[in-house]
Amino acid sequence: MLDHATNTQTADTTEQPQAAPLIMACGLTKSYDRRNMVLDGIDLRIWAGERVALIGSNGCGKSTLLKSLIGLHPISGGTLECFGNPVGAQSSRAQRLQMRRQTGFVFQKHCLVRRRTVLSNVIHGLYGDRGSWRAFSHSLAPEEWRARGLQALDEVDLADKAMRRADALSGGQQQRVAIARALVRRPQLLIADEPAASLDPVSGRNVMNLFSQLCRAHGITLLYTSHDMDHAIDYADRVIALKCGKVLFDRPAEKVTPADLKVTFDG
Ligand SMILES: Nc1ncnc2c1ncn2[C@@H]1O[C@H](COP(=O)(O)OP(=O)(O)OP(=O)(O)O)[C@@H](O)[C@H]1O
Repeated sequence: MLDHATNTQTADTTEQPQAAPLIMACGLTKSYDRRNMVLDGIDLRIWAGERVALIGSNGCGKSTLLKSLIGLHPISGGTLECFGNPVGAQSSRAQRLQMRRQTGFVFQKHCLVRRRTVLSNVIHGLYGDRGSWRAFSHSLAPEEWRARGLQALDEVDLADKAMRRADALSGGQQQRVAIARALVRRPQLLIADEPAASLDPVSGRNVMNLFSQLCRAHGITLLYTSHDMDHAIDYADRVIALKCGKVLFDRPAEKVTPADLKVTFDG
């Protein structure tokens, strides 16, 4: 039995596999201005195949933590490992590139290229691979990339829209294209920052359901933030709550109580 995080206010333990964690942070700190600590001594471990929701009130540091964990923001202190490699000043450029290749991203704003086809947008997910310029458009992409793009679209149930312009799709459909773009790379880790925030309740649940099912089917580790507590509890195996840059609790989703949520969001 291993603690999920050593700085939790309430320690919960769950049986975990013996393999090394996919992500391991010890005493992680982050400050943007060298004065205010946005993240203040975060300890956490995330294992391969887990689905983890990150919750907390506005400004508590969720997005900063997501971006720091995968090296998009440099950390200020502590140690961090992702895919078994150090992340931060001590990691080489090659390690950072490798880490990004193993990670898919989905954000609240899906950032599709509006005038390009749905399939081209999905193939853009392969930028960074050898011959990247071919990811510019599905018509330049090698057959194998087109096939992967179409398969990813099929998984989000949009294969029939492959040749439509991206901006001809609804918001929920565009977010599903963004999921396909993240999946086309066949990542080990999927990071999603408020993926359903701009969607109506039904589309939001559909998108979260899709995430959860695809990650489970492909053994992808999912780490996402949400302000919707139903999304956090229903689609995650574990919930980590942040408060003022610290881990408040870290426990299985089914054990999160209304009292936990009250203490998380009460000023
Ligand atoms: N690039 C940046 N430069 C300076 N300060 C930043 C930057 N990004 C975030 N911050 C600050 O860090 C703190 C945490 O922001 P962050 O976006 O991580 O919080 P959050 O929990 O994701 O918030 P929300 O739920 O509103 O999205 C905030 O005080 C914010 O102003």
